[in-house]
Order: sequence, then structure tokens, then C-alpha cells
Amino acid sequence: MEIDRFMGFHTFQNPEGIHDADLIALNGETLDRSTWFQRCRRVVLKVGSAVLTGSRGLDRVMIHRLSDQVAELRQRGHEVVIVSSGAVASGMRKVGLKERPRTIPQKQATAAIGQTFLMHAWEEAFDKFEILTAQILLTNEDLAHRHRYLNARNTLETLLDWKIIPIINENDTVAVEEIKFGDNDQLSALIAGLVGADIVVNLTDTQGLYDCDPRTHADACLIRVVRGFSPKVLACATPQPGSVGTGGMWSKVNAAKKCLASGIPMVIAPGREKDVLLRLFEGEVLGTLFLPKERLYHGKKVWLANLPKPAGDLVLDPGAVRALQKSGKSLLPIGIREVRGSFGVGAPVRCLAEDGTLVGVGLTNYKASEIEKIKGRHSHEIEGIIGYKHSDEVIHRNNFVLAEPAEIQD
Ligand SMILES: Nc1ncnc2c1ncn2[C@@H]1O[C@H](COP(=O)(O)OP(=O)(O)O)[C@@H](O)[C@H]1O
Ligand SMILES: N[C@@H](CCC(=O)OP(=O)(O)O)C(=O)O
Repeated sequence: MEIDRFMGFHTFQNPEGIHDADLIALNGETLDRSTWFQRCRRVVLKVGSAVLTGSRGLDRVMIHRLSDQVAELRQRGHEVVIVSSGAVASGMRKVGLKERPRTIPQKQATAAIGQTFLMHAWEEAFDKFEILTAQILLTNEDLAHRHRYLNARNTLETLLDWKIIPIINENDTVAVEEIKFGDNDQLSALIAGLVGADIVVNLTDTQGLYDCDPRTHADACLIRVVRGFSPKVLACATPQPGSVGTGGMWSKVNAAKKCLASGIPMVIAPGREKDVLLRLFEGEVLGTLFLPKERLYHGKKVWLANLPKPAGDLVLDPGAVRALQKSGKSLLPIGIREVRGSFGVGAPVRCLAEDGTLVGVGLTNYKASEIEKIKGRHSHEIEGIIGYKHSDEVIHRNNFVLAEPAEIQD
């Protein structure tokens, strides 16, 4: 892991007078920031409640400022998908709540009130450019099923093709804990994988990621560039959000981890800074830029790696854990000790070591009741036990992703 730390904003210069953070090395190329950002064609823009809402509720001026910049980015050839928070915070102000609602029904009712105001504000702000917007509300169940995931992708592609700006939020009104993404930082990382984004821009109320929580450490240093994910980066952040946010910086760094594994860079930047988007895409060093070291997942594996809630668990013996983790092998029935949950063929399941450690996630070739019968047995026995054999493997390695690939373990 490397962290380029800058004590101030532009204080560190190499002998040629070029800020290290001005140059971006990725995929074998070194480019200056402005060229690199210009090449990021498809952008997922996540805007936090901390940026969109103020003491008087939804900050319409802010929404106009952002929509002006998004319209300009589109003129310059970028496509933008917006993930917008702010429904609960703006609903709170509408009904006069001083604190975030505690009970789930209250939170859901507040989100239902606020979401219409939020969407109306975005719609109105883009209307002056004659740009249409489309509301997309999702729960993690919508992305957990492969065919629904692909449907969502087709819808988003069609909207982008029609030059309409998708504005996405979690469907808070129906999402209870079991079907939640967590927060919109996680959702924006999943959407980035879904649409094959070139970058995720996450706008919040700080200058970026500091090496420790700036609210409790006056000497916290802003980190300019993070190359590759590491637990040390996560340790910089705390999960305590601001007064209106959810998940805090910890959630943003976890979202960056998801993006990096799919080869997608992410930048956390100060959303209230004047012209932040235009300045970023013009190459100004703003916020914290996370760059992938290497792309870990492609195609279907991007979906699998980001799967919010698998359908069941398989507990493996140590030999099977080694085969998956160290040798990149498929999972055979002989290495399975226990089956948990009831699931069908093709379901995504978690593979666990006996101590409960998550080894990875994969799609099964057999249903739970069949795996129960063939667990601990040789593959040549499968047909004799359940009457047919789909394959020797319970999970083929092409349909499996490790929870902690080598890059993330260092
Ligand atoms: N290491 C850190 N660097 C920057 N901010 C941090 C850090 N640790 C915690 N935070 C806090 O995270 C907050 C942003 O998270 P959150 O309130 O969820 O915002 P949003 O509504 O934009 O998602 C900031 O207000 C900041 O005080
Ligand atoms: N879906 C919620 C936002 C949840 C969330 O992630 O909030 P934030 O941390 O401000 O991005 C809402 O619209 O209020």
C-alpha cells in the first residue's frame, strides 16, 4: 500500500516542480490529471445528505450548483449517473423532526416525504438545460438476483442512451435492515460496477479522507492519493457520520474497496467547494483519489463480488479452503462439511471456513437439499446418490470470487 500524504494542499513538490498527485499512473500509462479525468467518460456521482441538506432542509441552491456542473460535464462528453442521498434529511425538515427518526416505520415515512422533494428539486434544476431526469429506487434484492441486476443495467443503459440523467437512491420506504445496501456509498459502488463506470465521484462535507477523524484530531492530514486498497486505509476512517449522514467515512472507504476491486477509481471530494466537479475534471488536485492497483474482477465476477446478501452458506473443511484460496480450484462436494439455508440451483452462497471466516462467494451447481446428500463424498458418487450429475464441482471456479484476494490481504 502507498499513501501519498500532503501536509497541506499543495506543499509537496518534486524537483521539477510537479506535484506528485498531479500525475496519475494507471494501466501502464502516466498521464497528467486533466487528461486522465477527461478520459473518464462514464461517471457515477454520489452526493451525500451532508452536501444536499442544510439547516433549513433540502439545499436547492446546492442542487442547482451541482446540476449546472453536471450539465457542463455532459457538454464536455461525460455521461453522468447520480446517486443522490437526502430523502430522509429533507423529509425530517418538512415534518419538523429535529433528530433522525429512530423507528423503521418513521424513517420510511420520512424518506417517502423527502424523496418527492428531492426528485422535484433535481428535476427542476436540470429542466433549465432541457435535460430530463429519471428516478430509480433500488433495494439490494433488486441487484442480488442476476436477471434483475441485468434488467437494471438495461434500463440504465437505455436512459444514458436517451441522454437522460438517472437519479438513484435506496428505496428507503420498503428497505428494512435485511434488504438494505447499507447506505448510498455502497450503492454507488454497486452501480459503478453495474454500468461499467470509469470513475466514482463521492461528494461529502470534508476535503477528503484524512489519516484520522478530523473532528477529533486537529492535526489530521489530508490523504491525496491511495493506490490499491489496504486495511490500513480503512483504519483512517471512523463509522460515525455527521448529523445527517449514514455510514461516515468508513463506509466511503469500504465503497472505494469495492470500486478498486472492479478496477474503478473513486474520488472523495468536498461537495460544497465552488465548482468542485469542473475543477476536478480540469485536473485540479482536490479530495482523495483512490486508484486501483490491478483489476481483480471482470464481468459476472463484479456482480458476485459485490453481492449484497447471498442465499445460504457452505462450511468447508481446511483442504477445500486451501484449494479455493491458494490454488484457485473449484469446490468439490468432498470438501463440504455443512450446508446452511435452503436455496436452488444457481443460487449465490457464501463459502465459510469452519471457524466462520468468509472464504468467498459462488454460484452453486446443485440445490441445498442435493448438496446435503453429496457433501463429503467423491464427485464420481454424485449420480448414484442424487440420480443425475450436472458437474463434478458444486461451485466452478469461474463462478467464484474470493472474499480477500491477495491484493487486499497485504
Ligand atoms: N478519516 C476521516 N477523514 C475525513 N472525514 C472523516 C474521517 N473519519 C470520519 N469522518 C467523518 O465522516 C463524515 C462524512 O460521512 P457522512 O456523514 O456519512 O457523509 P455523507 O452524508 O456525505 O455520506 C465527515 O463529516 C467526517 O467528519
Ligand atoms: N437513502 C437515504 C440516504 C442514506 C445515505 O447513505 O446517506 P448519506 O450517508 O448521506 O449518503 C436518504 O435518501 O436519505
